[in-house]
Amino acid sequence: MPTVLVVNSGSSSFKYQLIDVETERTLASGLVERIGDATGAAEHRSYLPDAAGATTPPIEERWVIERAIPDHTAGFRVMLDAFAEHGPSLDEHAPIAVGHRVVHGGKRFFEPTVVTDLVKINIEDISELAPLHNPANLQGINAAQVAFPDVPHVAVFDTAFHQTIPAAAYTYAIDAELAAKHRVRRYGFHGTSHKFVSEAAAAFLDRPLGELKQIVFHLGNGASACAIDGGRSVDTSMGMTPLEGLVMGTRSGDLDPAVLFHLHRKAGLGFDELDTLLNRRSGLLGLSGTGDMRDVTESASKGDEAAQLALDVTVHRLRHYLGAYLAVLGGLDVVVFTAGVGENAPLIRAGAVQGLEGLGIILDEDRNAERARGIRVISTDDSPVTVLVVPTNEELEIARQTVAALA
Ligand SMILES: Nc1ncnc2c1ncn2[C@@H]1O[C@H](COP(=O)(O)OP(=O)(O)O)[C@@H](O)[C@H]1O
Ligand SMILES: CC(=O)OP(=O)(O)O
Ligand SMILES: [Mg+2]
Repeated sequence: MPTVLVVNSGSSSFKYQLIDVETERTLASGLVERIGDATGAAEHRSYLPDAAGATTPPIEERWVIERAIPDHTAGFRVMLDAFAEHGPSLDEHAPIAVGHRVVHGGKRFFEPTVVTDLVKINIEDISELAPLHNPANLQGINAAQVAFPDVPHVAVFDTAFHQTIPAAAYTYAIDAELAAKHRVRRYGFHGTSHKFVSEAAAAFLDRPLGELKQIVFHLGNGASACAIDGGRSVDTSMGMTPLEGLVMGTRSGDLDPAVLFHLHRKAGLGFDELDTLLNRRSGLLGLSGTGDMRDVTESASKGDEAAQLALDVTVHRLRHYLGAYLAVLGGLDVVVFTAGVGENAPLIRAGAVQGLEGLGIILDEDRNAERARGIRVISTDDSPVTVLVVPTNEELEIARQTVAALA
């Protein structure tokens, strides 16, 4: 059966999924991490259907590699070993293509794109606009091309879905010439996820996507809000880079740019230090000492004031964007929560939409508190605005777009 291998590479790790093209079923998924450390780690799950077609319980395997995984190429060998040892067989389920998440596509890439040497040069050229992500995405592509030299590789860009944002929303009010020369504007990210969950929401509600005004909150390690009008992105909280907007695990989100001048002049921080401060040492981590939402909510529940403030700032920012996008859209039908925090943290969801009955948003506390899986409604039946939890599946969306790019 033809499959697509989907790869989402970070700087020291990559996640993968093998997806059956016809059934859209995930046959295997995994994670190779701590690339570059003294000892690497890997995790592999196999979900092979049995002879009757039912999916057998996954064969889960997590193991620590007792040796270093020096680079992504070595990481791909670890992945291939896992397939050989635990299945499914890559001969029987050979990938017809490898789909790659690439975070920044700049202005150039707004469609899934078959990777050529020229495409790689262009992705590299945009890397300075997504320094945490694009270089790692490229490393993943290079390593995957070594592991799978005979199939096409397709890049699917986080920025692509936001190409429909109008100039009024993507333009920063700075010197226009300078901005144009250096490609300074809002691009937006997490587009693959915003697209997937907004389409899934419309299908679930059995309403035409073209008629819905939606606000999607993708709340993972990175987090962004998106205003979607009739299936088109019209505004989003991340900007030129994935730093602007919501409070994230280690990223600050919005702040007055003058904070940087001040810290440079008064605290003597150089620009690389400021970059590290805002991208890697801020957000939940900066406020509470941990970047993981599970730890923050647990500490807050035990009375930790710093953790409570981190939650309060996170929720305040969510409400700020909810209100802003309601006005941008000129109405609202659906609010969607997705990704690690959005799917699993009732406290954050409640904080974001509580007390907004006057705006037509009525949360059902019991539904919100339920530890359910899958797509579900968490507003009351008579709430004019429907609030949903929709599990994202960026990998499936990338697999679909990869197949579409080959047609
Ligand atoms: N049960 C939970 N309650 C609160 N937060 C959770 C829960 N499960 C996962 N998360 C949070 O989700 C975040 C990671 O989200 P995820 O979408 O997996 O991120 P990414 O794909 O960007 O790495 C982490 O902050 C993690 O703490
Ligand atoms: C664009 C972005 O922030 O991605 P992630 O959430 O995976 O870090
Ligand atoms: Mg994610």
